[in-house]
Amino acid sequence: METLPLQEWKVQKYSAIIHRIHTLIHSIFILSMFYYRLIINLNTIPLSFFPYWLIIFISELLLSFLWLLNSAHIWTPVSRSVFPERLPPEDELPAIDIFVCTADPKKEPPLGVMNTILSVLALDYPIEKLSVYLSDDGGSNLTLYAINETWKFAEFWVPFCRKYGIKKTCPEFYFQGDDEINSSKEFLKERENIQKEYEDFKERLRKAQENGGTEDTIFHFGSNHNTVIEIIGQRGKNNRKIKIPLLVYVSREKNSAHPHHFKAGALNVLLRVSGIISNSPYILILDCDMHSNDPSSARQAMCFHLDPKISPSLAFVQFPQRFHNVSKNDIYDSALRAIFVVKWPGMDGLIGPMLSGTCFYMKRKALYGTGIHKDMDISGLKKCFGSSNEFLNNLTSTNHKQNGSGIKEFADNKIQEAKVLASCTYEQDSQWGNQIGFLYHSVVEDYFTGFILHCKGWKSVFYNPTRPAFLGSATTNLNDTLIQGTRWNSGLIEVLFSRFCPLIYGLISRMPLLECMCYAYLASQPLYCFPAWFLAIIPQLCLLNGIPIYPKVSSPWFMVYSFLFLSTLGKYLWEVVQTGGTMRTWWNEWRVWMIKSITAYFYGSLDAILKLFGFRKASFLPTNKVVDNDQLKRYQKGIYDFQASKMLIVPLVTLVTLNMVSFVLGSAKVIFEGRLSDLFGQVFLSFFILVVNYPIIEGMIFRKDKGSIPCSVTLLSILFCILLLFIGSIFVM
Ligand SMILES: O=c1ccn([C@@H]2O[C@H](COP(=O)(O)OP(=O)(O)O[C@H]3O[C@H](CO)[C@@H](O)[C@H](O)[C@H]3O)[C@@H](O)[C@H]2O)c(=O)[nH]1
Ligand SMILES: [Mn+2]
Repeated sequence: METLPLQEWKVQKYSAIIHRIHTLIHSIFILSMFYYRLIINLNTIPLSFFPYWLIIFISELLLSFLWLLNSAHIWTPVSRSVFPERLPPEDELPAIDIFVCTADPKKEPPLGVMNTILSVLALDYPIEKLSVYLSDDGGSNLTLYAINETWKFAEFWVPFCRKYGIKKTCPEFYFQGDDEINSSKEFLKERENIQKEYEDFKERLRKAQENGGTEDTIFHFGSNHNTVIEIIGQRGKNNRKIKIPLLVYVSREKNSAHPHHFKAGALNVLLRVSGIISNSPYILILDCDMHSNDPSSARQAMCFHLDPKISPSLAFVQFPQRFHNVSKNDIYDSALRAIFVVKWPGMDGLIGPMLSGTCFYMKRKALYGTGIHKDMDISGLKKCFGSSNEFLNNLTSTNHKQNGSGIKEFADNKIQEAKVLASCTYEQDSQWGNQIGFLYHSVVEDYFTGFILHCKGWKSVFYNPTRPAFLGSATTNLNDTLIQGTRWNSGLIEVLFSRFCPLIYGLISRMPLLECMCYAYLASQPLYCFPAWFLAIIPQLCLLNGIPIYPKVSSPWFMVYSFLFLSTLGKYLWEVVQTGGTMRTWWNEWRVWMIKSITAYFYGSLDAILKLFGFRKASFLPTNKVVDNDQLKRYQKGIYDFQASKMLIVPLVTLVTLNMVSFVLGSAKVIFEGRLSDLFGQVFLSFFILVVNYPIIEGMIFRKDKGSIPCSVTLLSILFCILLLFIGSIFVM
């Protein structure tokens, strides 16, 4: 008898059909546009216009290229459902290691990190099969103190969550919300006691933080320090003999003479250390600000990993990153809606979504390279995995049916070996970061590692349950959003301009074309900065100098441009509305796209180019997780906060000013000279840019609050704008 399936998926047929038809029609119009530019337009312009023609042509080419790549994403969108009740009995479930990373106790306050830890300690999964590892890249006694306190509080928290089937297992949010209230007396009393314990726990952390650490500073952390590994608690080995998953603290060795490879380096250390302690076949990876919001996520993920039909080639199950703090309006598109709601379900219908840094259940074996150790002798293995015999012994035998008994000896005897595995020289002369583990080639280690896994033939699955499995904190101010975006885009460009360029390397590796296109789209996304900058400057300067860029309104070619414009806007609106967004979401996303193209995409590309030529070193500044209440309030009200680095704001304000000038003077000029039909396209473009970016105008002229655009920025921008106009009047004649 055939057993019932653990999971099902279905193609969203209507979306796919509409998308494909639209793609076909839109491409015909794109081809017509190029026919106009290359054949009709080029033959009629005077030679002196050629430079502008070329810039506009390049912009249109890039936009069309990116549009084409993007069309691959939702070729076959799918949705999935799981049946955890059909999973094998508990003692047959595989063990899971959970990795949480933190890097900076100032930007990532320990209370938040510990809440993440508590939320996963209470996962609904056999306790003896869970092991939680915290990587502390910030190396801080405060974090170490906090995790010890966490263990004590977990003695109350974990049994409470399990007993009452609490879903919100992150105490900070549990006590804030009023859901899940069970009215039994016993429950209410217990809840009250635990809330008191939690408040005490918080108070202890607060005091420790205030004192800049704890009284008994145990370790000397600093920019250079030795490895610190502590088994914080073992199952059933605590005061009250309560069962809690294993909890391990790891702060790897740091030495400024050795590169530490940021998060990817930290994860690889955890892979090795856990490899000789619990060595579970599956790993859940979480950023420190991403707590579990549904304890059944592990079982949901196992519905895919244990499905014999897909399991052999399945590397990871990706859940979407969702956030507890995005507002309804989400003016900075912090939720990255287009990625997690539109693109990943689309890629799921190809060979799978990209790896997204956090919220995924990974198969350990996939990170060890395919078949790499099958026919290798010991010296070959050492060349790949480094010299630890202990680690090599565990390599081929992941602990499938862990019962927890082995861990005690590990804890006592093998900490020394774990320290060797966490030292900064361990990876020398090995393939870690290159072929094995999380890869170091780019600062977007998630994107790149996932890409190489897919190139090797692994697949992935996207699962987006109605109740968010994990909730994180999104950036809620412009500065953090754009700085984070700059880092991502720098990492993406790094991949694009390397031998791993997705369109080439992917195709050589026989990755399906559509999947390659999706990877190539993301890597090429920073290139939007070129058309964005060009189209915000050149047509405007040409307008002021009476040079037409687009066809006359009376010409049939004008229809082609109008169609492309409306079709792009309309199709995007359809995508947004169809996935639960509103007109407002759609409009915000346009603005954010423009803002990012001018800033984050631009600086990201610049950063990558400087790195390429050796002028800059790779860096990974962790995103700030401390909230500024003023800024948060403005975000929640949907008011832009322009308190951001001048580097980011000045270009935006300059371009908006230029468009104001070109719109006002340009309209007057065309009406006065009777050339509206000739230059209408350009007048309209300025108008569109101004309407979309109205909040910037508001911040410049009408607002006086703390989040408005400072006068100094406006003045500087006006200066730059005058400079642009001046250059324009010399060259554009
Ligand atoms: O040297 C470092 C730097 C960062 N981190 C940790 O990495 C995680 C992600 O860092 P964060 O500053 O939050 O970066 P984000 O840009 O918000 O992260 C997104 O982008 C990263 C890739 O750039 C992915 O790794 C993340 O999972 C994804 O959420 C955090 O837990 C950090 O503590 C380290 O462990 N070591
Ligand atoms: Mn983050």
